[in-house]
Amino acid sequence: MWPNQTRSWSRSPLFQILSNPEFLAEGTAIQDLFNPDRVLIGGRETPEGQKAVQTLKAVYAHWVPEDQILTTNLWSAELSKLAANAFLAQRISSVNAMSALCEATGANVSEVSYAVGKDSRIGPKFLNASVGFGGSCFQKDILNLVYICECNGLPEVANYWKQVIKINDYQKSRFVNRVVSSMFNTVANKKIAVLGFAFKKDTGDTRETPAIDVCKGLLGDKAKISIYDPQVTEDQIQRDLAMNKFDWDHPVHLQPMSPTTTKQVSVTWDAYEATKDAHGICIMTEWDEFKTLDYKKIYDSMQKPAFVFDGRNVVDSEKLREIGFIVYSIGKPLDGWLKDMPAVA
Ligand SMILES: NC(=O)c1ccc[n+]([C@@H]2O[C@H](COP(=O)([O-])OP(=O)(O)OC[C@H]3O[C@@H](n4cnc5c(N)ncnc54)[C@H](O)[C@@H]3O)[C@@H](O)[C@H]2O)c1
Ligand SMILES: O=c1ccn([C@@H]2O[C@H](COP(=O)(O)OP(=O)(O)O[C@H]3O[C@H](CO)[C@@H](O)[C@H](O)[C@H]3O)[C@@H](O)[C@H]2O)c(=O)[nH]1
Repeated sequence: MWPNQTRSWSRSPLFQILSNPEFLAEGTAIQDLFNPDRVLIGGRETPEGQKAVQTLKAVYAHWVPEDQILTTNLWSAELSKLAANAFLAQRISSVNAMSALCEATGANVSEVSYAVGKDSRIGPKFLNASVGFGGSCFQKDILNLVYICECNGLPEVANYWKQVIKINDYQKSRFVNRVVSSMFNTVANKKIAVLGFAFKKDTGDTRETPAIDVCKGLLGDKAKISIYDPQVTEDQIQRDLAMNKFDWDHPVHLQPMSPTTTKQVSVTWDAYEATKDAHGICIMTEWDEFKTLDYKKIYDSMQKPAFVFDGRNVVDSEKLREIGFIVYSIGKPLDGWLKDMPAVA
């Protein structure tokens, strides 16, 4: 941004740096851009800095009402972005922590989050229990926040935010443990169909998707997994599963492809193909089409007992139980079968 640039032979050009964090979410990017809750512009508290802020504000004012364009100092704008993502992720980790307690006590996490969200001070959004949050932003931004806290001598604050990520990791391993313990304490050589690989529906993005950790967990116990996602390519899935953590910013050609991983994983373009002869199904992404699959047809083509582990609470568990499935839904009262299995953590 060079709003105050003036031509001068004796000095270098003048410029101001602004902080203008973006709040769009994937899958709704265009709506979010046209109709943002707010636009945030941070600048230096000097006349030049404020002039730069007003210049950028005038650009947004073409389509955003002025009272929704917030202007702050630089650090406020930078921290507001990190705080917004940390608060959103914290809500998910909070409800996911409650989901473990719901399973242990017989409560239903959907009823709990509905009741909690009815409090107008809390609100209903971002309270869906899940196998864990993913995406390129939440974890990265919390780690960034943690780093800034540590650099500023605030280890207690850093640890507070780290816990949001720890619960997210716990939720993913809890899910894997639930699958393994339900299926007679091993998934070795069993075919597990994984429905959905993207970090959320309506995107093909797999960055930090919980499906990666869940698949790796199942592969660790030597499962054979068959993955179907309507938008993620086989090449992307194989690369994600072959990648070590924190390797995503390395060039593609340097990514190792483990031959074991390739052999144990198949990717299909059809949910019915993925589930054929499977012992269990893990639902990893809340794609709408998973709600309307012909589960009777799927059940008939599977090994018995046939399990469904719903990591997104998208299926009608009662209907599936009537068909004959043993169903696990995150944070919901446990199937009789699962109740008798050893506790998972
Ligand atoms: N993905 C989202 O929903 C979202 C939402 C709000 C804000 N953001 C922020 O926007 C930024 C980009 O996010 P994204 O999801 O589009 O990521 P992305 O990885 O899809 O895109 C980043 C692009 O920048 C390019 N790039 C990276 N380093 C570069 C360099 N040194 N020089 C030139 N180009 C370089 C990459 O090749 C890539 O095309 C991030 O800072 C992110 O936090 C993302
Ligand atoms: O109740 C919920 C809501 C979301 N999620 C999961 O949380 C993750 C992130 O979802 P979402 O926030 O919708 O997607 P992103 O595209 O990552 O958007 C976030 O990250 C962007 C990048 O910083 C910000 O701009 C957005 O405001 C912020 O919502 C996904 O895995 C979701 O499945 C849940 O598990 N439960």
